[in-house]
Amino acid sequence: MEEKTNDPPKQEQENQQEGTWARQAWAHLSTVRQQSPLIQCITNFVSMDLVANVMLAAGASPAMIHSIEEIPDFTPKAHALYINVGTLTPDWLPAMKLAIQVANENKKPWVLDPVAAGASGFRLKACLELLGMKPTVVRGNGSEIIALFKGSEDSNSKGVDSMHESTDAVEAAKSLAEVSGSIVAVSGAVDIVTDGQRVVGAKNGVSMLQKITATGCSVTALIAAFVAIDPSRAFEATASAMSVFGVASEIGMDMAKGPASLRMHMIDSLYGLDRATVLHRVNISAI
Ligand SMILES: Nc1ncnc2c1ncn2[C@@H]1O[C@H](COP(=O)(O)OP(=O)(O)OP(=O)(O)O)[C@@H](O)[C@H]1O
Ligand SMILES: Cc1ncsc1CCO
Ligand SMILES: [Mg+2]
Repeated sequence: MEEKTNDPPKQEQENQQEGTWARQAWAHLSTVRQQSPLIQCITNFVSMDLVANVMLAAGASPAMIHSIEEIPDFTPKAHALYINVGTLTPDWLPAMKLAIQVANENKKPWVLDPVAAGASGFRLKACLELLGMKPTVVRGNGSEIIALFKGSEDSNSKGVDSMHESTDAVEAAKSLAEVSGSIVAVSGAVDIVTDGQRVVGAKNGVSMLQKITATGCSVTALIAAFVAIDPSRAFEATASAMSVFGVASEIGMDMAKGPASLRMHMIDSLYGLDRATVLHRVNISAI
């Protein structure tokens, strides 16, 4: 016979934990709105507009400052740094590396988006070098995280789009997190977040996000904003950011007619998210 304890049954404990994640997500979003952290973004040309608008809608303050000349003055002022290699050319790398070095020296968190990491040898090498500079968080799709973990190009690469489900990349993400010391996040139908030991899944979002370019870039930027206001708990902040972005897209989808209107309604919904909606909709649980 099972020994009697005063602990609540397992299902009840899980429900309590899920409620804790939702309350935490609301706390993170409210704090971003109150503090409006300044996020320096060195991101790709395709994503600049959506990334900046998503961050503004969430309450953060984005600045697309990527010239190497400005980094010594500007990077120390930022609360977090966002690096995205989407349209990487060799002349951008020194600025990225200097900004990361300055962020690290100033103990500011920084977040890496390894767009299309396995698409070419040049891109893979650059991503691995940046990963070696110890990002607080790295967020990619399944194929990008698997390419980083294997350290090899992907002969089947479809460029910026994923050929893998996020759930195919759980073990790669865990190992990558252990080896790199970074929080690793994998986007997809279930967004996975791991520190190498703990693994949680955020089950928010809509599949039509894949039909809007740079939604992955934008969720990584949102992670940077959430980590900026809770840097010592980057694992939790990452899960909150991914779930909140997903919730905004779910509400936006109710009003959307296709990708273009989803883009607009998702931004509006993120701007308008209230406590009750976040507590009701955030769906994060252990995996
Ligand atoms: N099948 C899906 N169902 C629900 N949400 C999804 C699905 N696939 C992706 N998403 C969501 O879409 C957003 C972008 O994730 P995705 O994996 O498409 O990023 P990405 O490939 O890096 O995108 P990009 O390179 O265009 O910026 C995330 O918020 C993710 O949760
Ligand atoms: C389409 C595209 N190409 C390089 S970066 C980018 C934006 C989505 O990652
Ligand atoms: Mg991407």
